[in-house]
Amino acid sequence: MGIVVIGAVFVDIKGYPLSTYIPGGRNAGRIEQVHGGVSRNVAEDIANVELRPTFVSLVDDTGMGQDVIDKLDNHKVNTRYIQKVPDGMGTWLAIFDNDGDVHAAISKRPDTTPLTTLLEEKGDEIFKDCDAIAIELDLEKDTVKRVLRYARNYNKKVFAAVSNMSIAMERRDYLQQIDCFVCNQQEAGLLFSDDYEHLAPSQMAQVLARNVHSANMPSMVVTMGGQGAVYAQHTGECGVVPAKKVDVIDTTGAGDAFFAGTVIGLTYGKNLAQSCEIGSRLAASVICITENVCPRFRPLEFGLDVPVVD
Ligand SMILES: Nc1ncnc2c1ncn2[C@@H]1O[C@H](COP(=O)(O)OP(=O)(O)OP(=O)(O)O)[C@@H](O)[C@H]1O
Ligand SMILES: O=c1[nH]cc([C@@H]2O[C@H](CO)[C@@H](O)[C@H]2O)c(=O)[nH]1
Repeated sequence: MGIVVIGAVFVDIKGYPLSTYIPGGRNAGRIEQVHGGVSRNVAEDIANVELRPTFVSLVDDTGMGQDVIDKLDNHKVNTRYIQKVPDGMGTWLAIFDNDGDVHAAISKRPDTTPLTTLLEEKGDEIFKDCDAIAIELDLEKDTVKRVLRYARNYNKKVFAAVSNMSIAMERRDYLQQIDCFVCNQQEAGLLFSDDYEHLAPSQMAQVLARNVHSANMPSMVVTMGGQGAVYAQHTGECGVVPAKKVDVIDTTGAGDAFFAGTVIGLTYGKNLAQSCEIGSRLAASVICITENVCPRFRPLEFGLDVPVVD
């Protein structure tokens, strides 16, 4: 079954200015529409490392919904558990500045409640033989609760990312049951009610180790954009993973790719530091392109010990 990824699909509408970006201005530019959503991106990233994930999700009951399924099928994602429902997909409208960073964005979120019923009906067959589970923490509380119950029953590792930290805050009690939680520096600040923006990576690693210990979490990774990422384990072990030097075109999906790489490593035999290194390589590969997901890699490039199926 590979890694099971659970979460939402978005369509991203991304605008890039052709010359100097003027906030409030008309900004002649280029507009692209691509398939997005943190979990969808993560599923495609994992598939692009030839690891055949299963994506449990929803799409619109329209041609566009079918397009999302077809593209994932082409990338060899198992799409058997993607349901077509009205308002199944979200829309992310984002404006980029000249540095390839998001200047402003609005997220129209989908109705993800049907996921709970889907899991209730198909959970056993989905999770029984999976290699690990990756979820978006800001899904419906009932969905998260159900996933964690299956994970306990079948003794599977669970990893979590976040797409909306304000919503995820209401799920913070679940973090103790999540083997590794990955978020960015600003989101970590919200989670631990602290301002981390001024901290250098080495200080951040120490602070994170203390926070992870007192929150009784198994482990956590905080990404810090161009400064790389830091990780910490409940045992107190912590460290810094520097970013790769690359030209930034569009950072969308960098965090998702980092998460995908970390999940891949932790699922297929690597320790946390090594897994973050895989995350860092995948993230770097996404930043230099306008796509939301990484290009194709082979598991051997990361020293992963997994059988490659044709
Ligand atoms: N300018 C950069 N140069 C090199 N690597 C970068 C750069 N920005 C981000 N990265 C890599 O991507 C990882 C994730 O980036 P970031 O912390 O910005 O996540 P994020 O805020 O979740 O990103 P996004 O929302 O854009 O996907 C970083 O830990 C780093 O490895
Ligand atoms: O609420 C949300 N807004 C935006 C996203 C997605 O984040 C992706 C970038 O990390 C992007 O593809 C967008 O669709 C999401 O999943 N949820």
